[in-house]
Amino acid sequence: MWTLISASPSPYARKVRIALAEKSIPFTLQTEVPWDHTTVTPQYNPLEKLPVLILDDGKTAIYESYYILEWLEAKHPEPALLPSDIDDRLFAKKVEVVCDGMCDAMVIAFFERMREPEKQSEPWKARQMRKVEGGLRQLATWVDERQGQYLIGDRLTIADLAIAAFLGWFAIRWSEHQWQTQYPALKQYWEGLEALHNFKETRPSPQTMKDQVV
Ligand SMILES: N[C@@H](CCC(=O)N[C@@H](CS(=O)(=O)O)C(=O)NCC(=O)O)C(=O)O
Repeated sequence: MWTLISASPSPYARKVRIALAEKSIPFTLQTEVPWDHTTVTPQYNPLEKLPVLILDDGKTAIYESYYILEWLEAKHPEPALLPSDIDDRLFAKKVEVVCDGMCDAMVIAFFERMREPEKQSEPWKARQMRKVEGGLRQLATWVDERQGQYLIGDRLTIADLAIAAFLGWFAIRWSEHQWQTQYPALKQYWEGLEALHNFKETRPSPQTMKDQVV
């Protein structure tokens, strides 16, 4: 059976967990803290990041969430998580680019805030938060243009996985942000996704880091 190395708050890993569940692929969930020296991620991924999908041989590792999803669509195409229309397909990937980029910015800002106050760079933090604010504006615009429950067409795609993964994590990582008031339609769309079974089963939760990271 495959193993997915994941972390309880990881928005990147959540995309893969939902995709595996949607495709009814059984897997063992191995939850780690990738920031602690106890993590096994370096044994499988030279970039030392999770998620990592480890195949039946216990050695072959697929890593980088967008690549894992691409790999899954190629190897296990049904049910498809990408639209058949090429422009919709490319749009779904563009949405994932924005959501993953917002996650990346939040991770950078999160660790910047872990430094002693006098070592924190305000311009650097502001730059990361601008990416999140710009990304939220863009997601809200796209969501306002959708027709139904899903962002693209009438079925779940990786665009929905990526948006819910970012917003679900952002809601716990930065709970005081007022995006749900600022963008009510985005909140309603997100809540509709979070009510789906495989989203309910993969809700993010905080983790405790033991080692100093920065
Ligand atoms: N672009 C990567 C990002 C993955 C990532 O940053 N994972 C974090 C954990 S989490 O932020 O998703 O919880 C990690 O392993 N970080 C360890 C490290 O960067 O050394 C992906 O999409 O898979």
